[in-house]
Amino acid sequence: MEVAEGEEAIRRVQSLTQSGLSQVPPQYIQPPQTRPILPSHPPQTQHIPIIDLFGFDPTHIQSTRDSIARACRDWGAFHVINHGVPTSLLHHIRHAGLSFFNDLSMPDKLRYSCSPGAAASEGYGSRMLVNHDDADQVLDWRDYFDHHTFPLSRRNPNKWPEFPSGYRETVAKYGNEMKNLAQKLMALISESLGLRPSCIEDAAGELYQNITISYYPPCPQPELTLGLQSHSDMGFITLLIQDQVSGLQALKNCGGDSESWVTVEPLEDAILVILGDQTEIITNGKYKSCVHRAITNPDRARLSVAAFHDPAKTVRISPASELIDESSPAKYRGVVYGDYVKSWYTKGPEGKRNIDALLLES
Ligand SMILES: O=C(O)CCC(=O)C(=O)O
Ligand SMILES: [Fe+2]
Repeated sequence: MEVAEGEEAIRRVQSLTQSGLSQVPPQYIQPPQTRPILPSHPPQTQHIPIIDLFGFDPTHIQSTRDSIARACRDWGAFHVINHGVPTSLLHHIRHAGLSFFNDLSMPDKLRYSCSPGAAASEGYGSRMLVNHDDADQVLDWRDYFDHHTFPLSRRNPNKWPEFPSGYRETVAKYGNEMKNLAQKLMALISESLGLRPSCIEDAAGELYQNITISYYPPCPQPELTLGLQSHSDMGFITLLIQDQVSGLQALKNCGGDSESWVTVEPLEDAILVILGDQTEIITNGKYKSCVHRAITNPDRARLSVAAFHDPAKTVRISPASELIDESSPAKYRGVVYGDYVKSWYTKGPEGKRNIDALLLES
């Protein structure tokens, strides 16, 4: 399909910043209630937990499970170290992504444009939601490249950039490693609640994986914008790495009196695990998905790589029967995952509105 280059180029945030503007266009200005309060110094006192996986050494597994249970209950997100993924691969994928955004011309990048009207369509894009005509929709200060990596029947590296060299091989390898790690973590998360290790993965039907490389150009007015609006991820778990530029924030105590945004400082070679809404449903709310957002800064572009692990669109996700009894009734209605995704992309995430819509009266 031919790309209407002039029109498309305007929609890429990077092309806006390259034109040297000093004020953000009105579509990117957040309403006062969602504008970020930029982190001030001295540094914050709360930090996302760091869990040492000891390369999945069986002698440490019980204490690892306990730490995971605590982190899932308190945060819905945690860093893992000694995760077994070669650190060279983490460097290679960040380098490949950065090189695509920085070294290719805009027309070359636009050859990979995702289709504008479809949700989570593969390729180069800027808009997360599908209702393009909604004049009230505030846009994110972000461009991205989304890759479909699992099941293998969805994987077509010809749709991915050819430059820099090795890009396609790196994404494929990265997808494989992340799937492997996600499976081990989903097993530990299941076991940490006394469920059989395959409980979450079995519920997936077939495990789907998308890899999204996000690029946040420097923003002249970070106090008015968000790189990515507040949301929780839709699926089971997201594995995320970032570069050295901070910007990711997690909402601690979501909905409570002490609710606050905590910056997830980049931690060299660690991988951030973020629980998604389907994990909250399966665990009947024992573990909560983590609401997070990205803020911008005026000086440096920021890059992150997210590997999303989701159920098949056709499966129905509901609370695990093992976690339900008379004293602990089901909190969520079951939902066909495809319907959940559709609603998310049309209505928008707005914090937790999509999962809240499934809450049963207690
Ligand atoms: O860029 C980040 O750090 C966050 C990305 C993210 O939350 C997402 O793509 O869902
Ligand atoms: Fe996210």
